[in-house]
Amino acid sequence: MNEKYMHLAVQMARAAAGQTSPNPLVGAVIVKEGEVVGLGAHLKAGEKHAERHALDMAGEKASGAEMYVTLEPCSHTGRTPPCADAIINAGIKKVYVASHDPNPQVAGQGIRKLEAAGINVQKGILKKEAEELNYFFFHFIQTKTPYVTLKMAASIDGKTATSQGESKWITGEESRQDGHQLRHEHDAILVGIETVLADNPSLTTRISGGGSNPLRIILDSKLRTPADARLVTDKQSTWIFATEQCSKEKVRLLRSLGVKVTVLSGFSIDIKEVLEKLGEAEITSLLVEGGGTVHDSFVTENLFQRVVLYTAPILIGGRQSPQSVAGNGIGKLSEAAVLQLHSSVNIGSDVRQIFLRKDE
Ligand SMILES: Nc1c(/N=C/[C@@H](O)[C@H](O)[C@H](O)COP(=O)(O)O)[nH]c(=O)[nH]c1=O
Ligand SMILES: [Zn+2]
Repeated sequence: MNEKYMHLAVQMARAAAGQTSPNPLVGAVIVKEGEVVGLGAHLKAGEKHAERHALDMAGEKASGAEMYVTLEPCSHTGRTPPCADAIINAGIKKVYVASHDPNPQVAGQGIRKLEAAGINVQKGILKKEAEELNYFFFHFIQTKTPYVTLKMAASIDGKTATSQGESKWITGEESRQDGHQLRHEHDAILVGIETVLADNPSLTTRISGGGSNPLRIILDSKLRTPADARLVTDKQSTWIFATEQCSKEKVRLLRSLGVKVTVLSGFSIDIKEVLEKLGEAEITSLLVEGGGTVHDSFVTENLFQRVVLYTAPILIGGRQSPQSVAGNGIGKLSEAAVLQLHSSVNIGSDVRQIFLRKDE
């Protein structure tokens, strides 16, 4: 019975994916004598936490009831008062907590506060499912840099375009729709200048029923982004990272068109420095859409947590054809980033595989 209610709490948390950053996804269910009396999910940073929504719905019935919550209740006053106090004051008698909060401010404090008030706390039901909700949050809280997903869409032989540069489309409509869901869930999306020059992409989220547009990031060391590029003219938010190689006039021009331009020191872009600056701007998750040179810099620097690979059942071939990961690559197999297959699903006639870093 316990798993059923925690599963419901996980599903409610997941419904708000893409909405709560920089906060985690959290769901809560309150049950009294086998009857669900309160439900809640955290919907937006700064608004009520899941536990409070559920307690508001339960009202008097919360007294003597049990609560299932996907993440340890907070005990510090952030933008809203602590949930642990609200749970105690409402008279909840038992709390099931699926996952721990790695936030040093909270780790274990919420649970200790509940136990000190005589509430029975049981940990670990559906722990894995609950932790999968918050890869982004857990990584960001501990590293203050965004969780990095490398998104690749390629043929069986790893090509992302033909030798003539044709790439629309390699994967099918369903996969591309799925790719837009990824954009909705990430705070920012990053491409290199070659992709901007080749595809003039918009990188917006187009899913039926809306969805949030990620902040668009361009790695463009010489600031070659055209002033009439869609990423400049469509008035959505764009942030370009350039280096000392770029011209001051071009910086001024793009800034006058509403683009944020950061000129990094040196002559090549340091990915680690970009991730730190994104973390300072509270970007908790970054979707890297390529192309191959950009993916290579994240791979060789080992600065990514996950790969989402869409493979179309076609063969393209060609030594000149661009591929998912280009650049110089690694020299020795021992330097290869080792991943583990997390999931593999058919989408239309394509396959979507998600690989996680071993230590994630
Ligand atoms: N060529 C393909 C992709 N190509 C991905 C990027 O190279 C494109 O520039 C980017 O998706 C364009 O974004 P838009 O302008 O917002 O539509 N991605 C895919 O999933 N399948 C493909 O077959
Ligand atoms: Zn809380």
